[in-house]
Amino acid sequence: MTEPLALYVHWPFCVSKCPYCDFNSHVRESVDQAVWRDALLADLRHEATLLPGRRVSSIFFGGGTPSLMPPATVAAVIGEAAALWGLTDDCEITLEANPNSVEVAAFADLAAAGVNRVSIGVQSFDPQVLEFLGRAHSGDEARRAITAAQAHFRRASFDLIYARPGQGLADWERELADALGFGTGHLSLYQLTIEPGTRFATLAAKGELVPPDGDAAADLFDATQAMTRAAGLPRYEVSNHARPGEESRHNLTYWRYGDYAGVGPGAHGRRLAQATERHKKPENFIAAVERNGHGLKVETDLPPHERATEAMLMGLRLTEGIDLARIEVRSGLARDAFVDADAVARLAGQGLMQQTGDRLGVTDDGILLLDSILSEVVRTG
Ligand SMILES: C[S@@+](CC[C@H](N)C(=O)[O-])C[C@H]1O[C@@H](n2cnc3c(N)ncnc32)[C@H](O)[C@@H]1O
Ligand code: SF4
Repeated sequence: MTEPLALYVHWPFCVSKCPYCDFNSHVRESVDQAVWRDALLADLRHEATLLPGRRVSSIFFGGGTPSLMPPATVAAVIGEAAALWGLTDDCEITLEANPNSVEVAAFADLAAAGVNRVSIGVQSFDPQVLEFLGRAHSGDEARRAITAAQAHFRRASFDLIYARPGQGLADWERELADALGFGTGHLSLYQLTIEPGTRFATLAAKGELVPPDGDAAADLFDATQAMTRAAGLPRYEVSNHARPGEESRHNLTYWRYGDYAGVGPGAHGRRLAQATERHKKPENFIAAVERNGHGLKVETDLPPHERATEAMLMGLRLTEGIDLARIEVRSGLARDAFVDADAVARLAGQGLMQQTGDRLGVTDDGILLLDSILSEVVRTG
């Protein structure tokens, strides 16, 4: 029995570009909706020829701002995936939404198209912070969007960005309490990262934007863990929290090193020993589809060591950790080839990692040191 497949669909357009964002997102005066629908469907058909005989267990419309997609295009993509592969009975179909009123007005049609989970980019409820983050919505619109999402979709989640310049612990605790008050089963709580090439990176380089230092950020993180745990939404990944059973199944597939197909500009895909990457710039993607019938740019063979390393980098983000036996099967390598047992023993002694049988994980104390832990335990060959 083959494992089910996760499907990622990228929509690259946004109303405006946020100054912190380095996602593959673009502002365009107009988008030829018929061209984009046909291109995504063609790309999907091509993926299906490479990954036959699978059933799709999750679809994730990410962006960019996929809540700007015409619901008819969302329905067409879901319908094509169902026709090409078949969907599992409980297929999770998530769409990332911005909380602008126009997009919220489309929620009913998106639900009718088959979307059963939304992830809303709220970021903050505070008007000054929203302005600082360059967001095109108000705090009230964000509140209305969450409530509307809870009414229209089986599951709703939203994102907040914290550890912002000048943000104190009490401010964040208030904002998080407010967020938890909505009672969604899932929350994504990201610490602000300064991504190279963004407007925030330029400001930070000039000393005009100063994020909290490591200790202050750690205090914010610890408060986040305590409050979400008390509310019944513990962390299951570095930045993701869920009521048990409400985790994003789609993202769990990435972190558990499962197979996924990716269509649309810049989308990545991975199946056991191959990684795929599509043309990133919207215009190049459309030109590739017109030329070749699909947007695939490169397909790379993943050597065993790379598979094992990536599985560890992804899996150790999860509180459940990694299954060493599964990575041995997925990579064809014995565990000694990809994990340094001495380093694990040392870190376990310091309370930063824990191992039970084949399961190896990073503890709450270790998670903020994840990068240095990875550099110690992952054998890169
Ligand atoms: C693909 S993005 C956003 C989707 C949607 N367009 C939106 O803005 O709501 C997914 C999430 O990543 C987070 N994010 C993006 N850039 C970030 C950064 N530099 N630091 C922290 N979080 C970031 C935001 O919370 C955002 O909602
Ligand atoms: S954060 Fe979202 S809305 Fe803002 S530019 Fe990035 S993808 Fe677009």
